[in-house]
Amino acid sequence: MRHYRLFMEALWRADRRRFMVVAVGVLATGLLPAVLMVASGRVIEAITGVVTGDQDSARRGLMAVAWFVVFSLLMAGARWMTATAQAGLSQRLLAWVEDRLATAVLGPATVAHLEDPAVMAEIDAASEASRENVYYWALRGFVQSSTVRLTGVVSAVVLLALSWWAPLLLVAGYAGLLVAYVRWEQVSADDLSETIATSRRRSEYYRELLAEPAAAKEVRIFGLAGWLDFRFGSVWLAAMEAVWRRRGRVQRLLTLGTLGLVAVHVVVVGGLAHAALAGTISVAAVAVFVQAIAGMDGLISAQYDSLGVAKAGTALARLRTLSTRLEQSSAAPVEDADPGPCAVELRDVTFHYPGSKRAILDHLDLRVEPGSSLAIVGVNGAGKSTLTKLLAGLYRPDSGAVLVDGKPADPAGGRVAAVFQSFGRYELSLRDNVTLGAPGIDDREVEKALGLAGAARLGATLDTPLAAAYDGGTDLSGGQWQRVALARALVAVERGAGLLILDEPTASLDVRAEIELFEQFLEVTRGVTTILVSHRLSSVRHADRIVLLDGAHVVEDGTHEELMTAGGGYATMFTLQASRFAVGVADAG
Ligand SMILES: Nc1ncnc2c1ncn2[C@@H]1O[C@H](COP(=O)(O)OP(=O)(O)OP(=O)(O)O)[C@@H](O)[C@H]1O
Repeated sequence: MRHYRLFMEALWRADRRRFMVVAVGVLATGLLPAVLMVASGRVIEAITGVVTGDQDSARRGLMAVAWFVVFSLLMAGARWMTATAQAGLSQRLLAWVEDRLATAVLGPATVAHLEDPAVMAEIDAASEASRENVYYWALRGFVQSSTVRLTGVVSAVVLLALSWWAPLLLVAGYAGLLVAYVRWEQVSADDLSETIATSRRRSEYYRELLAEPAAAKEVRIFGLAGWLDFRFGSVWLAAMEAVWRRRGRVQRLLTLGTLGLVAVHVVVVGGLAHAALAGTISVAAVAVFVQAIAGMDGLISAQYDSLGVAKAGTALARLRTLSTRLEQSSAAPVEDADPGPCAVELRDVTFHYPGSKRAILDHLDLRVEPGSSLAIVGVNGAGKSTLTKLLAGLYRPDSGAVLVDGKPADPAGGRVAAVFQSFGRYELSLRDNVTLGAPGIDDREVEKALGLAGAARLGATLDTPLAAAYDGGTDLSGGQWQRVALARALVAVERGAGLLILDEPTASLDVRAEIELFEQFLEVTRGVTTILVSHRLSSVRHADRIVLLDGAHVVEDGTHEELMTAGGGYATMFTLQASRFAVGVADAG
């Protein structure tokens, strides 16, 4: 019942007007068959009268035929009206669901929820329901099942004219089978249930790795196809086996229910035949009652259709849980920020990733003066990227505060521009890939930013789609993509971002290109608070200040010269890199 309630509520909210039209259509198409049954009885009665020579029967027969035609036309009209409104309503429902899902997922300012397995399971279940057209089938099923169910009820009323026990017996038979079907529905809805959602998501991931281009190269080189196929199959089977076992049990119950229903039909039809042979009811009445017995089948055949409603209801329930869960962490409205470079401060910040016990940052204090540049260095996994994501407001600290201009860091505040390690490679035009950083800028500004980022000669016009799969599209090399991402960050800075975060922004560039780029970049970004993460210490040395991150703490802090003089970890790393580079150059020579 909860599924029905949720489904009705969603339909109502998606499109009230069409919902009402469908409801009226269902009422009409569900009730009219009973009227047609009675009208057909009248026609047969008149025909029998004509055969037996009753003079008045022909006139009554004509009237009955006229009524029959009128009701049949009404029925056809109601069907047409329902089908048309239903098509529109199912589209509106899908749009409403998608909208709710997008609102829920985009609500929180941070991205931590996208790494929470429980949230991801809910997002997946809701998206899968849309992909599999669950809502379309549910509405179709709902309309059909409500119509035939209504016909079933009015048929039972018609059958009361035969005897009080005939409809009661049939209702009892249908009720028995209904119980079995309801159990069946519940078991089928388990396909989407929380218990197996995680395993399904995992198996889906293996399937994607097998089928999608992203992993295609490594799948071939490492010969992973067989292994992935096996993992996909075994995870999926493990998830589904429990569901199949439950289905097996319910199938036995269904068989029992079906046999019971056959038995009550034998009794009722036997009773009808007995009355007809005994002459206690007319041929016309037999015809009406036979139709009524068949019409009562709607009480159970409807169950096949309402399976879809159960699935949609489950998906809607999960969508509701998701919305409630994410509402609690939704972003506060963005306030107007002051222009100019940002002051950045981490105050006693401790941070763990969701579900992990390891503190990536542990009671960390750090202050960056407005307009200055800070480089963060450290070994792999030291927490440099994590620190930048906290500064961007994409994660919230477990304790302490990350403040940008004295307010908690907020990615939606319009003050942060960033090039992260996993920056976006959008399958859009070159222009769009840049203007996403500052919507509304003109082509001159786009070209200027591309020039500054060293991306003036990509072999693409501003209109070229950056994806080979599109007409006239092209793909870029890793370094070229990085330059486009830099151009995007640059336009955001031009448009007022006061904090620029660059996490390995030049990792894919060759050494010469990197040096050239940094020279230009530092010029352009002068006056903007810049946080730079890089393993290339030759680039880092130009920053106003450098911190070395190790063991969740800042262990060294100063200018390049100060850190070199101190002779600590930074100096060792720098000397090592410089000597390696010298050896590399000598070898090349
Ligand atoms: N989304 C995540 N969920 C859980 N743990 C994570 C996540 N991202 C990073 N980590 C862990 O946090 C630690 C710090 O990662 P981070 O990416 O900040 O390091 P880093 O210093 O930037 O490393 P690198 O130099 O390799 O880029 C790593 O041990 C990593 O395993």
